[in-house]
Amino acid sequence: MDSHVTAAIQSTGRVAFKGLRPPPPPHMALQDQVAVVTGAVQGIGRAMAEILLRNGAKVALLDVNEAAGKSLKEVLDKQHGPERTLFLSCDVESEEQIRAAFQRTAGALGAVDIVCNNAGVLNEAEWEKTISVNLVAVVRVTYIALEHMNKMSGGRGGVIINTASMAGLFPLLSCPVYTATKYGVVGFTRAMAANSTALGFGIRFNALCPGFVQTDILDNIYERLGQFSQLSAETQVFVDKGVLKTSEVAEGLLELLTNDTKNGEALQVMCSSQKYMKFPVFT
Ligand SMILES: NC(=O)c1ccc[n+]([C@@H]2O[C@H](COP(=O)([O-])OP(=O)(O)OC[C@H]3O[C@@H](n4cnc5c(N)ncnc54)[C@H](O)[C@@H]3O)[C@@H](O)[C@H]2O)c1
Ligand SMILES: CCCCC/C=C\C=C\[C@H](O)C/C=C\C/C=C\CCCC(=O)O
Repeated sequence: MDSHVTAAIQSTGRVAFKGLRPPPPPHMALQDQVAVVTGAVQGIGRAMAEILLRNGAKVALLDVNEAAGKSLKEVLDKQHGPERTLFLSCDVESEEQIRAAFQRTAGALGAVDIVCNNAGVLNEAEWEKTISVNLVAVVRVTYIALEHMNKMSGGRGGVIINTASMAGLFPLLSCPVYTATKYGVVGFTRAMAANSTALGFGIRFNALCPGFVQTDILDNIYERLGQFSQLSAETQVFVDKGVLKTSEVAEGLLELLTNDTKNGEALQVMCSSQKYMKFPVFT
């Protein structure tokens, strides 16, 4: 590894992405940027909020879990100061609540620069809910975010990162609806990236595609697989190969946020490697 890359990792505490350019220094690209993170109070969303804060951003934490949100806010206040975060009780299935959350964020923290569409559920038994939270709400939040961020309507641009999954690139046989939502998120992200470029929104759109990550989504999974629970053993083979830490996924977020050459990409974050998906080119 190049010595300057090693030095950057030592100084930032960040891991290197094989084959990718070394990350820019912290506290520059993200300093005082205003980020909205959905599903922010635990799991991957919490790790996203933490890495954003460590790199100087201000973060609005949106989640339906009020109790966890209030206690996380107390922890973050001690670490970063109370003015750096805002907890907002917000169900991403509610247009009204999302609109209110963006207004409150802009009022308290400043104009929104970054949106992380991260809230998600996995429940094959309640499959309509899974589609509603994982896909419909990503579209809903994105369109409201555009009203704030789109350069063509007075915004100052920014970056929108959607948490998809490896299951948005390769089917997870025990979770057909979850898989469909994550394929949908990847497709929506790529289409938005292309139309943002064509229409001059000034917004980059990228998808984050982790493999299995140690979070509550893996708890009580057999009930939530519904009629496909008998296939869990086959999925377990992948889980047994290794489960990511949430902090490793957050490193992927940082790459997508700070590498301003990336638009319409899907970054695969796995235990063994992190790499950009190579999509077929339509000719
Ligand atoms: N854990 C994994 O293996 C894994 C892998 C790839 C992708 N993902 C994706 O990462 C994202 C985060 O999942 P996680 O693993 O951290 O799970 P998690 O259950 O730990 O966190 C999900 C968060 O979303 C919140 N949430 C759920 N419904 C919501 C709603 N309607 N409105 C607002 N907030 C809501 C929850 O309260 C929770 O805080 C999801 O989109 C998930 O699909 C997870
Ligand atoms: C034991 C049953 C587990 C059921 C799945 C539970 C949660 C999964 C959430 C993730 O979004 C799934 C992520 C990836 C699955 C797709 C491909 C596996 C690739 C594994 C790897 O190489 O890391």
